[in-house]
Amino acid sequence: MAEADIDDLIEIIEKEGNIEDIPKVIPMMPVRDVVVFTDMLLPLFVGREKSIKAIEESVEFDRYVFLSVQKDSEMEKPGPSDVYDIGTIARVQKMIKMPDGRIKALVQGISKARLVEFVQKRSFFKVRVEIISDVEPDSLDIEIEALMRNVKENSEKLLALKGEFSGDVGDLLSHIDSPGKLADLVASNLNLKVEDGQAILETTDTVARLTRVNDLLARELDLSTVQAKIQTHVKDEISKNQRDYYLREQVKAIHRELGESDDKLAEIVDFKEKIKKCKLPEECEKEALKQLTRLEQMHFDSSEASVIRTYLDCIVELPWSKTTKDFLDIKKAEEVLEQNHYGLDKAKERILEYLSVRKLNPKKKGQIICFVGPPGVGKTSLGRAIAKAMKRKFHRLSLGGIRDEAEIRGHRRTYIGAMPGRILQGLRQCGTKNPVFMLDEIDKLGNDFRGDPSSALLEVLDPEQNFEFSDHYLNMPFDLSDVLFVLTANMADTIPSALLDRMELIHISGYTRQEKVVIAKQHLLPRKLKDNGLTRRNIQFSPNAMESIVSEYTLEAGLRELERKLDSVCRKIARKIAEGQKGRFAVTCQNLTQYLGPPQYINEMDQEESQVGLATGLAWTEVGGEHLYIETSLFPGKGELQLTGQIGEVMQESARAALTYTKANQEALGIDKEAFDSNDIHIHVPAGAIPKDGPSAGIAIATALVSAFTGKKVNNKVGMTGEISLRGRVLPIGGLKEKALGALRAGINTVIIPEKNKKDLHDIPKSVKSKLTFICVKDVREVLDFALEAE
Ligand SMILES: Nc1ncnc2c1ncn2[C@@H]1O[C@H](COP(=O)(O)OP(=O)(O)OP(=O)(O)O)[C@@H](O)[C@H]1O
Repeated sequence: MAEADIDDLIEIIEKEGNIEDIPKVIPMMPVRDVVVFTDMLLPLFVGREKSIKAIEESVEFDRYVFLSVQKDSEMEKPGPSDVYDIGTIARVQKMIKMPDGRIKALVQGISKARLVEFVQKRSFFKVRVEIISDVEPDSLDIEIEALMRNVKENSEKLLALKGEFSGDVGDLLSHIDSPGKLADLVASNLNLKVEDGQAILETTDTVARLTRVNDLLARELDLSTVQAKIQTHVKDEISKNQRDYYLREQVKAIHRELGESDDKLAEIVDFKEKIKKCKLPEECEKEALKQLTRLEQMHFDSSEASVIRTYLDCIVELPWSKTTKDFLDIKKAEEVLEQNHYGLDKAKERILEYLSVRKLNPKKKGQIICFVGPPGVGKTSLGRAIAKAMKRKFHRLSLGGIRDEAEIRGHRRTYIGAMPGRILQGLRQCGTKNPVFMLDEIDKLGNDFRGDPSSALLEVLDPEQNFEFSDHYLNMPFDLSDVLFVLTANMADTIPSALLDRMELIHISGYTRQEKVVIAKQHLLPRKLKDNGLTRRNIQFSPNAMESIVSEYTLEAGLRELERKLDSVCRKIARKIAEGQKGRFAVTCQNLTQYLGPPQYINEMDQEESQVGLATGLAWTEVGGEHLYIETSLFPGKGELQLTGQIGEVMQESARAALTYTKANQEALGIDKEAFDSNDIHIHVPAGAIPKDGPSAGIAIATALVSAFTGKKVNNKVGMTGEISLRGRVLPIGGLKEKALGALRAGINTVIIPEKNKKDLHDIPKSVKSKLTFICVKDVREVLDFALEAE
């Protein structure tokens, strides 16, 4: 209730007119939605034609008008039966004509009355009315007083809740001592529903009316209390937002004062969004947000802030949930492998099996595949082909020479310039959490006082542990279980045993000359032509020229050198074309020297003749199989043994064992006993700068020794490999396939091997077997019989 209304009301109550003077017949106006109570002052907007007339005509009736509520407020033209019988006689206090033709009238309720009859219905309603008097109680007993007090108090409370309470209202309420007046005053301000209002109006017993009002008031009070509560909550929310906004603005202002820009805030918001987007595991997200809060509290340019910033950058750039969808069409995968690689049947078969299992059971934690073989045989490119076939990203990390555990696992953040380990860096570069991750040269892992990288790698590779790999820098677990790790090594011997235990080795030995020629034609040359901007029309290789490049310009198990030579030929032709020369350039055996210079590897064997004290062993090195000369010389002395040529301990022991065998069997071998005491023995293995080791040269050393002591020549077309026991037994060796390829490259035609290695002949390509004769032996005597030429 506005204060102005209250003032008016007081005035009206004081100036209450004489009810007897009210005419019996007065105009009648139906009203909608509002019940007018006695003493109530109310502005009415009158728009309907009949109502306008009634109000205007009221002037003729001492400004009295009977107001009765329509039963249906929607009705535009209510008739006599559409209004309630009981209504209010009101007096028009003020009337203003509005520009749109409507009338604004201020009316004041004077008395309750009953509509007795409609005297006039046309033009406007005129009705006969009968005043209804209230039934007042005889006296105000304690109950009525209590009721009145209750109503007054609740009214004050309600007004207070709505923020409309004032001292005047309190005064007004306290001055009212009639239950009927109190009921009407409160009811007129309660915003009641029409039915409730009408019911109150029709109740003539003032106490009963007040009781009814009291009930409605109590209900309204409850409603308003709840509403106020809701509003307070909404307000709180709004004011909290406003407060936050205000504080943020203040922080901005402070930052500006401190010389820091808005960039900081933008950065924080940016980080927050990125962290949310990353979909980190719950614990990790908590930690990241904690670090972000720390960053927020720091000076923008402080060194610690930049440490945290780098850390958060690292977190948000890691592929926590990003994966590529696996493509597991085995036929297509086979095509991809075939397209990129010639031969390598075993490796391809194993890869396809792996992919098939993955297709049928994606959850199976597969074995870790490790390709073992000399450099340049296609280990890395096989890894790439796997990624291509599965449509995964590929990343390669070379482990060669990594000695520090921190390289794998990262440095703790307390170190200056700390970084995450190479594994996480790789994943960050890939941008997905399921790439094919190739760990190259696992056999070259070092280990020293800086920790053991192999134990960290164990955690990376082991499917039982790697779903929560902990990087020191990141300091939260990262799931590596979706990564497909593929390892490569040149030799299996030096792979740390704990790692070896978890791998499946796939051996890839070197290629034969024929294989190399085919690979060069089908794969390497097309690639090199493309790299150098040439086409097949620019160049023509004669078949012999390619053979020549393979045999005279390269000596390797793999294909790197060959690739370089082809590149060199292509480069030279590219230059000619760029200089303007026209035509198709032929590369033949005759003009090869123009492109590649003189041949670099003339078959050494061709230069060597069978000699006394010179045996040919076969070794298996990191770069594939190789032949190895064992030179032995005798010179007058006291029977001492000299070993040179950077040979390792195992090889030295082999040499001693071979000498002991020779001494022990001197008679059978036809050696004079004196020869051992009067001569010093020197065994040398060229090339002296390359370290050599291993027991497999045992029979070659024995052969060279016996040859030196007996003066019989060793057949230079015979190569041999086998460990020797003191009693002359020939023990098995490893890497037979590589050694055989090495022998072929060296121009050897016969290879002596231990009987126990006979089973390995199965793995040797037919083309090699057709060019080499393999002699399987059990005892050194057999070797000597075969290798030593008759005098
Ligand atoms: N069977 C093959 N068919 C076609 N190309 C091959 C084959 N094997 C190797 N290559 C090619 O030879 C080159 C050297 O191969 P790659 O780099 O994969 O060797 P690697 O075994 O990984 O060597 P390293 O041990 O030094 O890393 C690559 O260009 C590769 O495409």
